[in-house]
Amino acid sequence: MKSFDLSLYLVTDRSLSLGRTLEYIVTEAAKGGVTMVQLREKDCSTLEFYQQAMLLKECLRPYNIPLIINDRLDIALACDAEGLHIGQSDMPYAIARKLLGKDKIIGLSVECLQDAIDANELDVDYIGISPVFGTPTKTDTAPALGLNGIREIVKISRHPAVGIGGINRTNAANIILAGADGISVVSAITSATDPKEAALQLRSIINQTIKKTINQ
Ligand SMILES: Cc1ncc(COP(=O)(O)OP(=O)(O)O)c(N)n1
Ligand SMILES: Cc1ncsc1CCOP(=O)(O)O
Ligand SMILES: [Mg+2]
Repeated sequence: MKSFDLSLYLVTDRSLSLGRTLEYIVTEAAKGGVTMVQLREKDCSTLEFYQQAMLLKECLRPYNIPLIINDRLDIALACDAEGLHIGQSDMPYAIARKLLGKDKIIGLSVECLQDAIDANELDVDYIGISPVFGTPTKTDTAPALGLNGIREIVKISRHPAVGIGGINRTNAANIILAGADGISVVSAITSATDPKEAALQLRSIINQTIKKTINQ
């Protein structure tokens, strides 16, 4: 059975980890309450990517947190990851699903309302609304969608949704209040002096905000 929690989704980037290993960042983030982890490394050989994926799988096993692989369907298959994240220019969804099977998690980036309408035709497991705000972490993005973009997309989408791009503890609550099921962050945890504390703070903001939306 595929069950996962999008509420606090860490996406990795070794170049932003201030010299610390991804195993360290991911383990601390797991202790702080992240619910999903995506291995996203844009400058990595296939061997390094595979080895890194295997190491993260080991780190996450005790916490029962799914490991999602960004872009690389081959690596997702090779390390038997829980899922794959694809964007609008990546492997087509139908091929990814055919090769991964129905039990794996597949996430798809949506960069505009039309992408979200198109995604309604696909059995993706979640959408990543991307980017919500501008961010130095990824500069080759579509224009930022803002909170109104989230509202518009979640209104029409039949899929669970996570916001990504420029999200941190100052704006995390607004992402949930705009209707997303969770937040996805790179630098807010990866570049924090104390990644566990950063995850704990985001966790607490999300929990409080979700509680508020339920009681409304
Ligand atoms: C959760 C999540 N949402 C969006 C993205 C962006 O994916 P993509 O558009 O394919 O860009 P790259 O990350 O591959 O540069 C994501 N990775 N995760
Ligand atoms: C992978 C990705 N996709 C859209 S924005 C982004 C990077 C988000 O990084 P940060 O959380 O540091 O703004
Ligand atoms: Mg991609």
